[in-house]
Amino acid sequence: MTDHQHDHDHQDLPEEVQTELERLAECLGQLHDPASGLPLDELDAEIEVGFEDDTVFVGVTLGYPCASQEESWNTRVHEACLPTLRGGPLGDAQLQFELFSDIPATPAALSTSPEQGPAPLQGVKNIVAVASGKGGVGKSTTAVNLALALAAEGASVGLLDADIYGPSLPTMLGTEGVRPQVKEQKFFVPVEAQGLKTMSLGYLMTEETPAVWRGPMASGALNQILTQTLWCEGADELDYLVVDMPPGTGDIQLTLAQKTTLAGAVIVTTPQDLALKDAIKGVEMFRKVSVPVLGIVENMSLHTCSNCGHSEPIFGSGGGARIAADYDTRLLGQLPLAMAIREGTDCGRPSVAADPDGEVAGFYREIARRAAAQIWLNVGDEEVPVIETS
Ligand SMILES: Nc1ncnc2c1ncn2[C@@H]1O[C@H](COP(=O)(O)OP(=O)(O)OP(=O)(O)O)[C@@H](O)[C@H]1O
Repeated sequence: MTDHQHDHDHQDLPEEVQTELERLAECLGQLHDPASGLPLDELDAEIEVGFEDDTVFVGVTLGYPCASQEESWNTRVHEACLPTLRGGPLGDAQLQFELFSDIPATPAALSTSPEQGPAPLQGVKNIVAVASGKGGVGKSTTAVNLALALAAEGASVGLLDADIYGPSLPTMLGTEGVRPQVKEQKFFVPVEAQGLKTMSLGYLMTEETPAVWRGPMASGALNQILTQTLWCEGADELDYLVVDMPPGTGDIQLTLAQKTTLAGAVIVTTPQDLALKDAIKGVEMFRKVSVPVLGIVENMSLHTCSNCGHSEPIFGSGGGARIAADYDTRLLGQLPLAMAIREGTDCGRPSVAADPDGEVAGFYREIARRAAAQIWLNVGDEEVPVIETS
């Protein structure tokens, strides 16, 4: 998958071939995009068809990273196209397919005018907050794996650990003790880790600072690392900056949501009643400040016994799906309570990095594609709100 596309000019082709290619494009428009659940026709997807040297070329461009999906798209495109072509003027042609990704930016993030909303983050196309109403539900684990999964699907990704109460990103990425470089005595250079550009208050803390940073200073420190980190140098924009938010729905979270233009928020919950109530508070907080909720991630959904393989929903079941339905958002995915997830994050090798083709990485990648597809949908939607600062 690349960002470059074929440039097919239909004008030189015989009319019957042009008609056939148009028929093919119509048929491709009905294909469903699994990440958004919508047909290509209803998305801002680009469909290209061309014919050259006895070969029909089909290109589909989606607005989210989807590198791992090229093979399954290839199969589906062949299944859809070959019967359509059969018996027609291009019935004997070869079929060649390519999947492209062109990730748009959340509009206000590009704005430079202070009147249009909060200040943009230079060189960051989309900022995604990962939040939870309550601590300990696996928000940081989700944020790190979501960032790695977006990168594995082909995006350029940054990760900001805004969890002032207990920055865990350095432990999860194996970057403990690393200090970011400072440029022009003003900017932090993000720490490169496992293919991500990362920044954490943890990189700046000393033995004494955690206590000092409670209260208003924490919010100030957070704003500073958000705006004074060189997320992009030159033309290499970040497609996504994933922000691991502090747990809860207090002032710090609210300020952060208002300080910058968020593309959306992913809410992490466990199926427990209490966590679900807190997750609802999280959804409501983002709604209040007009930040789109991209969906819910239900963590620790099922426990699979490592001895006998038996699975059971020890924290209850169906909660994430219920909130998603009640609050008109999506259940992006469910993660099992798995020893491998805990061991990986606690030793600097999160699941998506440790076992990129494993089942758990597959869950995170699907969540990543769905969340990113939702951002793409929102960008195309004229009702995408500009966050109010008052
Ligand atoms: N699906 C899972 N299966 C097993 N362990 C998990 C899972 N998700 C998270 N954990 C473990 O649970 C603990 C808490 O996770 P994490 O730090 O991500 O939660 P959090 O919501 O960010 O917490 P905090 O509010 O303290 O920041 C970690 O030890 C992590 O490895």
